[in-house]
Amino acid sequence: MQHRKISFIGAGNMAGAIISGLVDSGYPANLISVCAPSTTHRDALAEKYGVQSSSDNSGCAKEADVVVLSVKPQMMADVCKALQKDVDFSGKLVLSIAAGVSVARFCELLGDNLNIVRIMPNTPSLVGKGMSGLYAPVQVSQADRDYSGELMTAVGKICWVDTEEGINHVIAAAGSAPAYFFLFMEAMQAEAQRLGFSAETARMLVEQAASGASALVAASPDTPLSQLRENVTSKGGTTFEALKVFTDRKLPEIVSGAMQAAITRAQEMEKLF
Ligand SMILES: NC(=O)C1=CN([C@@H]2O[C@H](COP(=O)(O)OP(=O)(O)OC[C@H]3O[C@@H](n4cnc5c(N)ncnc54)[C@H](OP(=O)(O)O)[C@@H]3O)[C@@H](O)[C@H]2O)C=CC1
Ligand SMILES: O=C(O)[C@@H]1CCC=N1
Repeated sequence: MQHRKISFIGAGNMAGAIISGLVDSGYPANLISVCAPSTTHRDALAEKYGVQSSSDNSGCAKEADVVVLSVKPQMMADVCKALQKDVDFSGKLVLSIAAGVSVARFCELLGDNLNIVRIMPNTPSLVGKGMSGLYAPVQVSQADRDYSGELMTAVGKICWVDTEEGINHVIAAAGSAPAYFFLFMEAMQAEAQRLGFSAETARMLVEQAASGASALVAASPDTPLSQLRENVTSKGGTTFEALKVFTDRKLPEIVSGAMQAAITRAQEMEKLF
């Protein structure tokens, strides 16, 4: 892949996950800078991965070919207004990983016709298992689209969406989704502990069941998920009774409601930030 000089503005969970995945996949650490007000996160990244660490957002953005905006949506306007005063963004590629901040808003903050790609990643990027959705407005060149796709492919799988609304759908289905699975696993671990397992054994039972199920899905691309479920569900057996509790309590409706709530919040954020 192309190795351009890249600066992350914001050094938190998501920037850290991407940086880790990039360096592990061979992106040269000396081409990566990370900026944040405190040393807490950025210095840990510098120490662990050999990237440059700074508190000077504008300095880092000026030097970079690619600027990754990775602060919280609430912070985005203040951060961008300061950058806009100091940095000429023409000729640079801007990548935003923020939920709920639109291309139109970035153009308002950083300049019309901004060369920007919106990316919606997730934290499994940390271990090379990320899932990112990407959206680029019409002004973005094919070379910049290719670079953005290659960058995120270094930390997982990608899909492009044709409309910006698709980014909110990626949030619901992948960006926020690791937390859904963690919540499910937490509940299973807690019940396993109530059954008498130690915390470690309960975690191992749940972790291995989850990663095993996920590996089976990956190894069976032509098998519908419903078939994999049925393969576990013996007639008159235990799984049937367990699944009946989920369906009686309307798990599909709960999942649909949760995903719709994520989308609604992203739409609200687009008006707020
Ligand atoms: N977490 C996730 O799973 C996902 C997050 N995202 C998006 O990623 C973005 C970041 O989220 P996340 O990593 O979780 O957030 P974090 O709270 O973990 O990190 C935010 C980072 O921004 C830094 N920061 C705060 N103010 C400034 C500033 N003025 N200039 C530069 N840096 C600043 C913080 O600095 P300091 O280190 O000093 O505290 C911190 O490093 C959000 O927009 C979110 O929507 C997208 C997909 C998934
Ligand atoms: O919760 C959030 O708003 C961010 C976006 C997707 C995952 N975390």
